[in-house]
Amino acid sequence: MNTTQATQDAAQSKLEELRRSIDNIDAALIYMLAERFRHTQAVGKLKATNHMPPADPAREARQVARLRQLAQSAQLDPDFAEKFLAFIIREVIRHHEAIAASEGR
Ligand SMILES: O=C(O)C(=O)C[C@]1(C(=O)O)C=C[C@@H](O)C=C1
Repeated sequence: MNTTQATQDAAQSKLEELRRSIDNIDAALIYMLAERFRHTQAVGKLKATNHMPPADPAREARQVARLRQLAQSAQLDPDFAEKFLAFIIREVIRHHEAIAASEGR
């Protein structure tokens, strides 16, 4: 085997090792998101039953501030963290609205 081939093989096995870790992290993210949505579904039912609005902008502002700080200390782009949270919350609010509509609110 020539040096170029050996270098390529080493790079390929490093890539596969890194991808195994990425796959594990992606799986953890899916489980964490599923768990989060289970709790937000309960919040949605609670809100619908008690005539509370689906969205709570003040709570969201606190979450954004907290997550931006966490992102910064974790060396993750705070803008990305904020966009990611907004994406999730948009979906949660959609679920809350669907629950409220199904309860005729
Ligand atoms: O905490 C709430 O009141 C929720 O409904 C949950 C949640 C969230 O997903 O974190 C979603 C919508 C609200 O605007 C704020 C937060």
